[in-house]
Amino acid sequence: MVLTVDVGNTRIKAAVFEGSTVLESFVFEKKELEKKIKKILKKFQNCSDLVVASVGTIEKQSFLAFEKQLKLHFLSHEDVFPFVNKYATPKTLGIDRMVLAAGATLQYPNQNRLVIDAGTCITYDFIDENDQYLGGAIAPGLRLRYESLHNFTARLPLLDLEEPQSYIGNTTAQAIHSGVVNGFVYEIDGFIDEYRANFSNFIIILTGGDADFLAKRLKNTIFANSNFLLESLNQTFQYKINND
Ligand SMILES: Nc1ncnc2c1ncn2[C@@H]1O[C@H](COP(=O)(O)OP(=O)(O)O)[C@@H](O)[C@H]1O
Ligand SMILES: CC(C)(COP(=O)(O)O)[C@@H](O)C(=O)NCCC(=O)O
Ligand SMILES: [K+]
Repeated sequence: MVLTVDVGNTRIKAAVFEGSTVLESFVFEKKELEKKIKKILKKFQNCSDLVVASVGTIEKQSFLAFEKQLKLHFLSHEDVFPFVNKYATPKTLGIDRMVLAAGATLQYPNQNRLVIDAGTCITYDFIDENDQYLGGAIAPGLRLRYESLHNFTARLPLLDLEEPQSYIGNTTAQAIHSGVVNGFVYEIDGFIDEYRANFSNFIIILTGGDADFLAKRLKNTIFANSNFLLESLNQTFQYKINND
């Protein structure tokens, strides 16, 4: 059994895998890390490996204590990945994006793939049919948009996510919901249209905390898989042990 942990900028996600099957998945806050992992390992005592990808503030040190129980794999750029990295600054590429690209490459061979991760940030990652990782885009995520409007202005309230009533917002709150939610959806549809205009034969994978919310609203039909990063972590690990 393998325990995979994804440390994002908002939350931590984890899952226990037996082969390629998810036995259970978890979502928790950074401050609960140690307690939650201990609890998971108590329940799944046959876990032999702990695979971690962190783009958050939690570093490798926070996981060292678990090395007594199981083998730690704290993924970094030094690991083996199944694609050719064409990013001009490969060392600054987020490890979460590398893992997503690895999962897409292994799970959907011989085609162009676009991974959209709607988390704290929206990240776009494109891997072409020759398994070359080309790059993509980084934009503010849904929650971040609500927070930045509030944090960087004097008069805009901090609102919780709500479905806009119309694209023409007729109150401050409705104008914010329209700007944030409709802007988010139009932007992502716009990016997808751009990729479609330039590449044929490709698959789109949508993941992240806002994936389900988003999938229903896009004009492009895409199925969301909120476990894709955790599944990709498991696949990246399997690839690593077979290719090291
Ligand atoms: N309970 C929750 N707490 C925080 N964000 C949530 C929650 N449920 C859904 N979200 C949405 O998830 C997004 C963050 O996604 P997530 O995948 O957790 O981010 P990250 O991987 O960057 O930590 C936010 O934009 C927010 O709208
Ligand atoms: C872009 C990100 C902040 C996204 O983080 P997330 O939304 O998953 O929490 C992360 O992938 C990162 O820190 N990247 C480094 C810069 C880059 O990928 O080029
Ligand atoms: K992201």
